[in-house]
Amino acid sequence: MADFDEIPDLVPVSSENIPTSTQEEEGHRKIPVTIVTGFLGSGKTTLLNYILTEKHEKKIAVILNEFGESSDIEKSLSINQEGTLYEEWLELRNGCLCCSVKDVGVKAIESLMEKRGKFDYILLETSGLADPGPIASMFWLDDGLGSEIYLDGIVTLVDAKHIGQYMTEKKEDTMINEALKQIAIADRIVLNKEDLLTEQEMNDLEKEIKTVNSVAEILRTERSRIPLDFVLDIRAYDIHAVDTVAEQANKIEHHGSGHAHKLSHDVQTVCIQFSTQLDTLEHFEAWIQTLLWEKTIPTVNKQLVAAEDPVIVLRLKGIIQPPKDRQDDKKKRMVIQGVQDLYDIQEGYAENMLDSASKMVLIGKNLDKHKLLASFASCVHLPVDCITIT
Ligand SMILES: Nc1nc2c(ncn2[C@@H]2O[C@H](COP(=O)(O)OP(=O)(O)OP(=O)(O)O)[C@@H](O)[C@H]2O)c(=O)[nH]1
Repeated sequence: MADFDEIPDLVPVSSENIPTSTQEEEGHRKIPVTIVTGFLGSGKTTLLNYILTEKHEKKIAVILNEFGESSDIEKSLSINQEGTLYEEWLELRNGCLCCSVKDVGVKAIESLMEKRGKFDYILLETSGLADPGPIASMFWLDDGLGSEIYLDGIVTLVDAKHIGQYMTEKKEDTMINEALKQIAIADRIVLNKEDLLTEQEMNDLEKEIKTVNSVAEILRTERSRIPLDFVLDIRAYDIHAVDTVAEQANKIEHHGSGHAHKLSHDVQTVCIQFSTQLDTLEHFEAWIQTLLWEKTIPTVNKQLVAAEDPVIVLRLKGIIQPPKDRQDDKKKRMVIQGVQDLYDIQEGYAENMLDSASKMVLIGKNLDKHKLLASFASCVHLPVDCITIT
């Protein structure tokens, strides 16, 4: 698996240099992609085979992570078209989609669609040991760069029996192990193999998973039997789904980080809410950039910061009330999305949001709530008492 830094052309983006992301541009239909990830043996293949053999109306392409026997630069791609299964090969230069330069992977899928006709949906399995962050970034950014496909969401499968052990595994070369990364970045989580645990054990596990990621929807399954819509049309990166992001932020108040970790890891979800409108986006963006790129909780006077464990943000999403100079419609909101070092702020519209407070969810490590509160208030110039961190 390539490290984030090894993937060429991936530069941190801001609102200035990423074009608008929409599924419909000039009447052109883009194809949603769900990334299906999960630690070894969690049931990804079982899930995708189940989807491939079920009859449904959509033409779904499933890209499995198995290498072809004839060549290790080909990747198996199965297409279920109204219940009939077709097999294709996807040619990649170095065999692994996660490690391919972004254009190669995306272009291979596009040229296959030219040959086979457009799919309605693509499900992409990543390797069991993969960090889904870089591959998510690849699809997310390519959407902005005019590609035929866009990232709809990330589904993480969890082997309920073994995940506790995987989550606490310490690795020398990484601060957060892959099992935790996969849970942290998920928009939806499938707690699979529920037959192997008691009801009480499943309840405890679910609570533990929610301390890591308090916003992802969770579904318990046996043999990965999910309703299809759990993995389709997630709209996790859709700027028009403003109300969905707001709902997710609200969830944290109910079952968020209040539950103490039983397992020893420090990945958690933190929600920052503030009711006062920002004067400008500039200080807000500068704060985000320091957090994401310098991996430190910003202070107004940086000289005062002692060396500390780096802050790691794996996933970031939020709805921000636009600053005064940009609020020309009361439904307008700024939508912020981030995956690891990348983030993006765009304008969106809230149809159903009654609450005008700004909400931002951060999932990561070393996110000290007290420090974040003081830092955010001073750097963004907001009174401390209008900010809540849960
Ligand atoms: N008991 C039980 N076994 C399951 C369940 N789901 C899958 N399995 C078994 O678990 C094993 C791994 O399932 P796979 O679907 O191959 O998992 P995977 O995530 O694709 O695994 P990798 O390819 O190693 O990443 C297989 O032997 C499955 O039959 C379940 O709900 N309960």
